[in-house]
Amino acid sequence: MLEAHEIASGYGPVSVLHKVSMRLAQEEVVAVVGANGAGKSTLVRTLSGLLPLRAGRITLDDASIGSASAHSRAKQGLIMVPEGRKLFAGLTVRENIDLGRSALGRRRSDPDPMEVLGEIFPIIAERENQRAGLLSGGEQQQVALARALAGRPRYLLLDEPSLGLSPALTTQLFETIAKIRENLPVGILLVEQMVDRALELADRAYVIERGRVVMSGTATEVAQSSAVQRAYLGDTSTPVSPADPADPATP
Ligand SMILES: Nc1ncnc2c1ncn2[C@@H]1O[C@H](COP(=O)(O)OP(=O)(O)OP(=O)(O)O)[C@@H](O)[C@H]1O
Repeated sequence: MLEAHEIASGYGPVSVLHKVSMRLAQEEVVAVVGANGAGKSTLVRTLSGLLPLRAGRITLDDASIGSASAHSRAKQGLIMVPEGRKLFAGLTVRENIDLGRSALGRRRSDPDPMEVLGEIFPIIAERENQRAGLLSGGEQQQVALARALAGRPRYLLLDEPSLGLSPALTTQLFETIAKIRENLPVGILLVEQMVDRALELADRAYVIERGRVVMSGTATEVAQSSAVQRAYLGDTSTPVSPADPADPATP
């Protein structure tokens, strides 16, 4: 289990996250939704170790990892796919994936991840030797996911994977995430602007407003809450408030 216990973080003098608590079990998909600037990416960066923890605790299977480097957390099985993919454009698909694996000290004698990854991502087999920079945005997102999975994460943090993708490619992306869930023993934290899609796929969800968790529950409970429907699933933009009596705020 990956758990955050009342964590705080931010940038310089700016505090962004305030006492955020959340958990992610292996083999579950948990969505994090909220308005622009609510702190979703900051949460992912803090969990992955790219931003220092200012207060609270982060644990991975009950061991404290809050002061471990991002690299050390990745080696322990907590891997993030950042917004914007960040592939090595001049390297081939295969080379990008091999890097994801060797950077974490996975050995050559470990099973080749291409076999299982090839089933989830047809692009991997078809374009293994093509330079990543020549792929479309949707294809690059697939390679970024495959590269992260090649490191054999137990917990995968996805920051806005649908950003910049067309509706058709977004549909394909969500199908791919569903396939990952079916085929690999990995817990997925999914930060998404496509709230309806994310809640359809997720088991549970957290709603973040101004750096605080204002609602959590099963994805169905969150999707059915009137505040979430107003703010994220309809066409008005009333912020979700913990004071809304219709909404469960149980962790
Ligand atoms: N590198 C940074 N330096 C200073 N402030 C930052 C930095 N990155 C983000 N912020 C601020 O932190 C707050 C939370 O940003 P964050 O990116 O976590 O929000 P978000 O919920 O992911 O929003 P979005 O969906 O727009 O990416 C915002 O007020 C943002 O301006």
